[in-house]
Amino acid sequence: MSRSPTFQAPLCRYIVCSRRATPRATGKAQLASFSSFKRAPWESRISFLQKKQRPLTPRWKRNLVRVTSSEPSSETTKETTKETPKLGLEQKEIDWPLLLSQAVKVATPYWKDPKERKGALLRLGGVVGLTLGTTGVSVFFNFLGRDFFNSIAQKQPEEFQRLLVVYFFAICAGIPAFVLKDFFTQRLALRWRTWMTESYVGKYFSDRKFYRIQAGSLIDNPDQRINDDISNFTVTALSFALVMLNSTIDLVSFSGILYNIYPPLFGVLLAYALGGTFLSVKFGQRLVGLNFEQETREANFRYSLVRIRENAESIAFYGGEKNEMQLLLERFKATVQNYGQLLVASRNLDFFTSFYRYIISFLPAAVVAPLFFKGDIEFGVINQSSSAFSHILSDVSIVVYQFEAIAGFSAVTERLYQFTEVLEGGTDDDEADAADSPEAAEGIQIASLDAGNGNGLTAEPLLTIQDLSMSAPTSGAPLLANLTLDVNAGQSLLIMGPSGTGKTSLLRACAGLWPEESGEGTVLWPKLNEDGANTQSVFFVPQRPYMVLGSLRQQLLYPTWVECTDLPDAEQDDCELPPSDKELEAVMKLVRLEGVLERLRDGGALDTLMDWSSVLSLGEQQRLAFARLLLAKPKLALLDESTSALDMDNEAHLYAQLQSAGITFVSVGHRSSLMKFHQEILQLSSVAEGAGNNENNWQLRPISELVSDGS
Ligand SMILES: Nc1ncnc2c1ncn2[C@@H]1O[C@H](COP(=O)(O)OP(=O)(O)OP(=O)(O)O)[C@@H](O)[C@H]1O
Repeated sequence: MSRSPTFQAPLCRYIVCSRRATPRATGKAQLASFSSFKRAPWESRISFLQKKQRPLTPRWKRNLVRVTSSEPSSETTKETTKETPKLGLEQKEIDWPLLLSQAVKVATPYWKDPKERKGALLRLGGVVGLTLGTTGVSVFFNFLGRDFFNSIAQKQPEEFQRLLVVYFFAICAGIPAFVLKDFFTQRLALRWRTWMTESYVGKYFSDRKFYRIQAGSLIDNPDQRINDDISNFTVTALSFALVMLNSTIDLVSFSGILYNIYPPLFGVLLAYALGGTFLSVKFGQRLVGLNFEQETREANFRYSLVRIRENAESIAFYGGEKNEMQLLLERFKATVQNYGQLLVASRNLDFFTSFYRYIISFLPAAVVAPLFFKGDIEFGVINQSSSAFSHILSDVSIVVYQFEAIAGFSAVTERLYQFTEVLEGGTDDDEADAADSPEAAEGIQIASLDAGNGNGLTAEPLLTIQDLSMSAPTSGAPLLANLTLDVNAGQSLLIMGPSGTGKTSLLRACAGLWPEESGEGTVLWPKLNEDGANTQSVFFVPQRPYMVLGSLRQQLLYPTWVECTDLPDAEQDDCELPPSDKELEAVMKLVRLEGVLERLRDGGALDTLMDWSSVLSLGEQQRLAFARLLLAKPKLALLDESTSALDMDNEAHLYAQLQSAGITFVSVGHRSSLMKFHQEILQLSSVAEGAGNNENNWQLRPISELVSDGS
């Protein structure tokens, strides 16, 4: 009977079968070994970041000074001039202690969670009990088989018939133990996966990590890690742990049997298993890097397909099919090329493991048969020793039989470990160090502006910017110098300037989305929520309207729509009822989208599910964004060219709606027609055009002054 079906199946799935993931192509090869990167000397790490044009934290900057002020070591020179090998990851080997420590780091939070711990340990206990049961059943079958074959050899028909009946009932009683063991193991793995997925998703969305990971290219394919890697990790880790347990118990149970039959057979077995393990590690080494690389290439290919689907219209307008096909097939070829190498490496290992596996079908019989010929043992003992031999051999040959699986598991574990490190960013000693340093106050500070107008101004300030300077993250080119301004209630501000002068970047800085290394100064909001962004009284409308996957109702209520029933009991009382259908329809009319409602009238209108970014025109999407804004009723709205796709009449209509709703706004835009809706204008010029790098490249004026100037 197969002893580890659950272990084989999931592992096979991510080694051989294609992956389902949505990746990004990044500097994957260089970031392949995050842990070895962290252990590398400062020189190498800094030169790596510089090559990647990554921002440096204060501690890294200090070390940069230390490194660059000394003679470059030969190692540094080697590091900076070395080219990344094309398939460098092939050279990876399994670092067993590292694999173990990474697996423990990824696995333990679930088992330590106070809410889950008791139930999880109880379930694990049940599964362990069933595993012990299956071992007991195997031992029983071992003895039964011996007696069964003895009855045949000794021509005892009554005993043979009796044992046949026993065999039948033993199978009926034993099989449920095997089936239930697999069932409950998978159930436990599913609960573990659910917990881990919720935990990773929670961290992914906390502190806007999803944005930072994307904007800073911190790791590739977080989607694949959340979806495939967690699933593979939980199933495999659990199955692997149970196989280890099973093997240990089997080993103890069957070693006694085998040793009692013929001690030298036990010695043959040990020598055979040790030699086999050593050779399979040698033959299978290449699989580790190839598996890791395969994960990435499959994911890259899938991402290309997703991008084509998302950008179908633009590609069709450009007539870019040929280019797209070429790019797609290039990625596919890269996948196939690596897969070909993976198959060759698997084939070589399979040659060895097949020999290894088949030789045991006659090896024990070859050793003990002479004893039978001499009349020292009964015929059934030959069968019993073969059975015990193969049991023990599979116990001590986990590395031989499962090398491919372990190689795949190692790739998945390392990917999840990297992800954990990035999501728990603060655990890195560098960051902790940076936070303690006097330079930690650098960057753009987002803070709370005391209510009650503590700064002495007469009007209520909704936004205060103090001494804000910014530079482009990768090139370091200065964008903005020493900007200071207040936006008071009812005093809307228009930001204008040539393309690329930093208008959108300024809004990003206000929203806390700008990398702290690329700017300094202070942004003050009246009241902060937990995330540091003031989403309660401020509403951002980005340049590209974002259409969420969902119904029209969910579009309108994004991002505040939440089902009260989904909230914890304690929060349900405070959960605000969503606006009624009438209110939603009224807002649709206000933004002149009643036509869309009419078109959908037969299909349930507000609850219609569609791919809204394809169905609505760009201008309609922008109007929908204004409907969201009117429903959210913030005190201040930050609008980034949010009427760029609209005609002037609709633009004027939407701004009038904002004004009559009493919403103050900061708009970024190029059209002079926008001026009449604002009281002040901030004009940006590129730093090169203005004065020096440290001098102001901005001008803040009342619009009325500009109009009277005639400029
Ligand atoms: N994450 C980033 N990494 C590197 N450079 C960036 C990043 N974000 C912005 N920049 C650069 O900063 C400059 C300002 O960009 P920004 O989008 O703020 O310009 P803008 O004034 O809004 O332009 P437009 O009017 O064309 O929308 C550009 O040169 C841009 O390439």
